[in-house]
Amino acid sequence: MLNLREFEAAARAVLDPAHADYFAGGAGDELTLRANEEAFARLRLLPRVLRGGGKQDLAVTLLGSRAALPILISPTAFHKLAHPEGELATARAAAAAGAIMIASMAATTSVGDIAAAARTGAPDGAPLWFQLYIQPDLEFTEILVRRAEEAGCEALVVTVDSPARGAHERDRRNGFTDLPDGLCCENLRDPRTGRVLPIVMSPEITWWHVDWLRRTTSLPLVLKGVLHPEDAGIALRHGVDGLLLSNHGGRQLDGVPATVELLPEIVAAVEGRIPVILDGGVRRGTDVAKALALGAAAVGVGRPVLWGLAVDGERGVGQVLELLREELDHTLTLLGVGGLPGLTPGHVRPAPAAGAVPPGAER
Ligand SMILES: Cc1cc2nc3c(=O)[nH]c(=O)nc-3n(C[C@H](O)[C@H](O)[C@H](O)COP(=O)(O)O)c2cc1C
Ligand SMILES: O=C(O)C(=O)c1ccccc1
Repeated sequence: MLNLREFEAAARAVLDPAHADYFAGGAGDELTLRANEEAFARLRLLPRVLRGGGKQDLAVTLLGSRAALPILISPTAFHKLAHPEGELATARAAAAAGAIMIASMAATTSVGDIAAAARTGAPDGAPLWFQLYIQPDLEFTEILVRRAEEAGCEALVVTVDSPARGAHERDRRNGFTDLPDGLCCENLRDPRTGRVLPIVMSPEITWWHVDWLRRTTSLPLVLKGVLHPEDAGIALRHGVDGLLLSNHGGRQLDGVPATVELLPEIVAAVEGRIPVILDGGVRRGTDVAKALALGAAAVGVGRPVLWGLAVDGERGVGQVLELLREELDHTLTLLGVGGLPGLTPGHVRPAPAAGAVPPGAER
């Protein structure tokens, strides 16, 4: 497999078509889904020459978590739909690569078991973060937080773009509504009753709940899904430790901008006080370089990990991460940049609008 595109095609070939559509799909007309990748394609890279350099160091520390590369595994639900080993395979591959994995609250494996698998992938521990939808039942939300803490998770990623579930027409067309028998969201098991609760996406969640969470845990808090620069400012005032700039891979509100289009404004709004991580449409090492040049501290990948998992379990996820790492390394070398801190906004510029005539060429 030469690149992530080939993984995408190979994954579709092995997956149940309804599951392939569940992974691939976006909300509504899928405008935002397409926009994420298109926006990367509209950015050009501008290299510097004759600057020397050597081996690239791709390591980053994010909120105290040390990673070997600036590429995180964004949280995605239901890894056992892609491969029988599910999140365990993903966690082992992430740990072996030194990548931070964000375990989804909607995982088909408990966060404790995911953490144990991450330890087998890297004995001295690989960083695991936990993604949370704040549940209106705060007692249950606190149970989830304690489980993530006890598993050794190093940060909580609170998804705030889901006051309601996104409308995925592919799923409705395919009649995909529930997990097959034998699979469930293990993190949603309620110790008070022994039952698995449904995930509630509630429009009643507010900044008050973020304050409550801030008081409830000492883990770093990352808000996932802030898109408006004013909300980035509000997040700072509520003591949030990081932002994951995301439109949920085009699966929530259709019609919102591509994340990389919003990146400069969000980076400006946080004034360097907290790291901004970006996800959505990252498919190449050049995409990673573009996002980092525009001020992202790191990027996340969602679907590509599911493609790797579907194609070849732990090995497939490992190959997806290795392709991205190798491409990023090569891109930095060709850009004449000696390391991640050398990437600057000057390395990126917009492509001319379609049909534009270059200056001096008009007649
Ligand atoms: C199949 C699927 C399931 C997802 N599940 C979750 C989830 O449980 N929690 C969450 O915060 N985001 C979820 N996301 C969004 C991802 O975290 C991420 O924002 C998105 O996939 C990034 O875009 P990319 O797939 O283009 O890399 C999901 C995305 C996909 C494709
Ligand atoms: O499909 C999704 O995008 C998603 O975020 C999700 C959340 C909870 C359960 C299943 C999927």
